[in-house]
Amino acid sequence: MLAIDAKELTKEFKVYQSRPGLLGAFRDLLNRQYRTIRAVDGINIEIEAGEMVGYIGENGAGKSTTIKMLTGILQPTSGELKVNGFDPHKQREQFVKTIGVVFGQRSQLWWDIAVQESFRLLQKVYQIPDQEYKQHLGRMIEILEIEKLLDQPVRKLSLGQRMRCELAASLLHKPKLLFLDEPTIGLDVLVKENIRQFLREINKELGTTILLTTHDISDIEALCSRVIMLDKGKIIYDGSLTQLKKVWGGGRKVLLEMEKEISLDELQKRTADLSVHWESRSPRQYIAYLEQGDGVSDLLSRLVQDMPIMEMQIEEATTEEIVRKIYQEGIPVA
Ligand SMILES: Nc1ncnc2c1ncn2[C@@H]1O[C@H](COP(=O)(O)OP(=O)(O)OP(=O)(O)O)[C@@H](O)[C@H]1O
Repeated sequence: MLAIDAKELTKEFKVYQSRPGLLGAFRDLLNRQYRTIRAVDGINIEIEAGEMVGYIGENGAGKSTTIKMLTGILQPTSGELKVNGFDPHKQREQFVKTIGVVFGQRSQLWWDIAVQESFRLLQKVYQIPDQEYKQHLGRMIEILEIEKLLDQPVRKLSLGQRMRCELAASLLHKPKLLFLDEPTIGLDVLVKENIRQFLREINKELGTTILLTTHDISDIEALCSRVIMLDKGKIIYDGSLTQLKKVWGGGRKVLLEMEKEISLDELQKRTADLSVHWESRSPRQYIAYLEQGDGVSDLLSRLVQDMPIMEMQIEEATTEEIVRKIYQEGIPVA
């Protein structure tokens, strides 16, 4: 079954446009002008139950607007949408019982009461039977290591402690689908890894579908085999991370350290017949970015004979770099 099935999903916002100057302000009073922003522009998304998918894009690409439609907060302007088999906006009451949501910046826990009291309130909201609640919560307390936090008010928790409690709260009712928005923002490496491990476990054990929105590509690398990339409201890539790297990874990066100073000009002259871009870190340190196709051996054959190379390091482009390049160049992937 499809957890998310969106066809030609579109959301437009009508925004008020003000005219400049005093006369403009006066005119605005009499006759307001509006313009339409197409935040999400006819996207098609199909996500199978049990998948873990990363949803990425630059600021303002339309990610939050999509998530708001998928969670029923916003009604789409047009298109068809079924999430867990429901129309999220029209069948909201039944629908929300089937999803969990964690927004890194916002809390779903009550600030001044103890964590366990928040959990109990959520148990009532979702009408979870006592036995099931105890068993499931017990398991999450164990994996997320939040036992000692249960009697603390949320406002006293550190960000990492709060995030672990947020995750437990969002999963108390065993939702089939979990929306995560920047779940590891501001967390240290160890806590990040614990949270990732936890997400992998619930995905495996409970088959929970996860849609992860983040600017942290390492989260996507650690968790998702599939990534959907949005740009100006349109999907520009939907596929595996491996394929993304293959198509967009480009060539390799070669770091060279020379025994003595060499000019950038000299290096460029020697390798003029190759698709290589040189960057200078210092007169003795250079980085050669090779386009796909040209090999490291081609590059070295132009240099090794009489260049005083002291050290050399070959690196693949990281996913982070690839994604940044796609954002910057804005080239849609075929
Ligand atoms: N309520 C609204 N009214 C008018 N315009 C809006 C509204 N919400 C979003 N927009 C506009 O829609 C576009 C997409 O915004 P959205 O918040 O979905 O992007 P995003 O990808 O989530 O960005 P970020 O990574 O910064 O959170 C932006 O141009 C934004 O200004």
